[in-house]
Amino acid sequence: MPNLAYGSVTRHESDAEVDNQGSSLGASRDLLNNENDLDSRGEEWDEIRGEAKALDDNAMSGFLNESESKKLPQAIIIGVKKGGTRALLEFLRLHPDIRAVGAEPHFFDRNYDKGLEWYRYITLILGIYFKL
Ligand SMILES: Nc1ncnc2c1ncn2[C@@H]1O[C@H](COP(=O)(O)OS(=O)(=O)O)[C@@H](OP(=O)(O)O)[C@H]1O
Repeated sequence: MPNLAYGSVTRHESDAEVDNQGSSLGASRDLLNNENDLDSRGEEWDEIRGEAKALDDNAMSGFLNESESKKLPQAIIIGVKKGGTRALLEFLRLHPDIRAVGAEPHFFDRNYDKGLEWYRYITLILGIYFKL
């Protein structure tokens, strides 16, 4: 089974603003940073989605107005189990211009049926992006 980790690339006027949004998403991050599977978390996903909708419009407007492509990951790490993908991700994460997911979303192997919208939300909510 492939082991997936991903990040996406986007540009923000104010990275601090985005970082601040992270605090309001702490619960979501904590949930996903547990490294638990996301595929059996229907109710929690609904909560996460609710949080995203409740976010302040002004704070998020720049990000939400990004093109569709920028909401998607622009880099993904794919590897077999125990292939060292986590180590690669952690090394990449050290770079100041790279933001990467905490938990592996397993979109392609477990959550594909949740669709692209789910993938975009996960990307958005976790602030998973590479600053370029
Ligand atoms: N550079 C390098 N050389 C040799 N071995 C390495 C390297 N980087 C990571 N590792 C080992 O890879 C194992 C973790 O792989 P993954 O990150 O793919 O793990 S997982 O499948 O997501 O659980 C894990 O092995 P185990 O400790 O046996 O679990 C890591 O120790």
